[in-house]
Amino acid sequence: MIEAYGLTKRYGAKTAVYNLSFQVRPGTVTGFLGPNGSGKSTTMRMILGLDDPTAGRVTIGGHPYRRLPNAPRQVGALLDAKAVHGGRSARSHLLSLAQLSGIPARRVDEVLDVVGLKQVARKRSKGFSLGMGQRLGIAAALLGDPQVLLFDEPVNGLDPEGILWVRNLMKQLASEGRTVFVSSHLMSEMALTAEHLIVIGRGQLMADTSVKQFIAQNSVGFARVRTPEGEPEQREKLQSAVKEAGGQVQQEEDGAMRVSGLPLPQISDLAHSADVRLWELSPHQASLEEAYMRLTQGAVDYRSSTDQRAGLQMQPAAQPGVPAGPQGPPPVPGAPGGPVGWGAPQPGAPLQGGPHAGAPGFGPAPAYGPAPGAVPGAAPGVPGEQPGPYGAAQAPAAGQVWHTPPQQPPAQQPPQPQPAQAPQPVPAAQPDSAPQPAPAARPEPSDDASRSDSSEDDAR
Ligand SMILES: Nc1ncnc2c1ncn2[C@@H]1O[C@H](COP(=O)(O)OP(=O)(O)OP(=O)(O)O)[C@@H](O)[C@H]1O
Repeated sequence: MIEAYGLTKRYGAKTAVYNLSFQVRPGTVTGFLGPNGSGKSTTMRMILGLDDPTAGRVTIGGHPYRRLPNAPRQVGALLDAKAVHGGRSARSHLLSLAQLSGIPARRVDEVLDVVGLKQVARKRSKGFSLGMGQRLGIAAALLGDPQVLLFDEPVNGLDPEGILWVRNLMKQLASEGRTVFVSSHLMSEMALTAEHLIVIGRGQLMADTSVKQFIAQNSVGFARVRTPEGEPEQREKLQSAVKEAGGQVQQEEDGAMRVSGLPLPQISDLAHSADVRLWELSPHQASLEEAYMRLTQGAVDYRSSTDQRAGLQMQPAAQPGVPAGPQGPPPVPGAPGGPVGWGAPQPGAPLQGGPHAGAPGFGPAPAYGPAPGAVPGAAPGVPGEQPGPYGAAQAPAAGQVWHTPPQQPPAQQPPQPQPAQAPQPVPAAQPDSAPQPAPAARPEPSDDASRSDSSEDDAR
């Protein structure tokens, strides 16, 4: 289990991670999501002891990474697949890692087989494609047969077959009772791979919940309704009845209506009472991507000026000490004055009070409200009224964090975060700092296999 308490990281004036508290439990794949620059890699580096937190702490199995006995056999990680000496073969790279951790050489051949690199095991890695490099990074993570695994963008560059393989691998590792923490920007993939999600925006926790609840909490369910073509009066009658009953109607491009705010049976009854025939009445639920976009759109720092959603971004209300621009505090999606959600029932239509307002919807769960078990408010161990990193007091139950209560409460209270510091706005194009080496990157090997590298052919 990975446990973070009040984890904060500042780089000078830049607050990369602020007061993060979460647990990553064994037995499930936990997805780690957040827009570019939101602090995912920084968090992973702190988990792996590659960066020191400015405040707070993070442990693996109760110990900070650096105090874990024989950490490489307990924790495996893929952070930067490019952190490999290109002149070495895949096999000698892995052998060097194995030697340093007291892992038998036969395990190297096992993991090369597992990741599908057996055929190119003796080729120099500098000729590897992006996907082959990812596979080698995954092999390094698996080397110690660890109980805890962290993967930063593991499917980056993989072909569809490779993506499917990674998905199944993650699930299998979790089903074996391991802790699997994986970041990705591919929402469709996360929806298929992860059961639980931790979502951050601008370094702060935005959601800690199951995928199912996350979608329910951050999306609007709707019904597609179609009345007979060429009979506009039928459509108008139903539209009036739906609006009278409190539903919202949006026209779909293909002539159907998108009805939100009413359960399907009620729409059917309304149609029956109005003597309207239906050609279609079907339920629709937003995808993880839609739900994610809805939650995080206000926390996106880097956005194309041609992105239509740019115009939908919430302009945070002016608050003393809160800088405007990309460093502003994460807004609350759906909050009064907040953004019109992507995937919202209709542009300009009221959002039924936001994600926590519990508007009626179709189906068993409210279409746009807190799902059972979801606890809006602060994360465990996060004091309710901390000053935010942007100098503004944060409302404890303003819907910034959706959290599923942990099964085991943290044994210790988190340390108090340091006084808030308003970060300076940075130019949008500011690059990240120098890349950190992945934990897998190690010094030169001294084994036979590495000596034989010189006679190995280039892969390309
Ligand atoms: N060593 C560093 N020095 C200064 N700033 C840093 C450093 N490392 C990260 N940052 C900044 O911290 C913020 C978080 O970066 P991080 O790489 O953790 O985000 P991320 O969520 O992993 O982004 P992405 O999805 O694009 O990989 C960014 O604004 C980044 O520029």
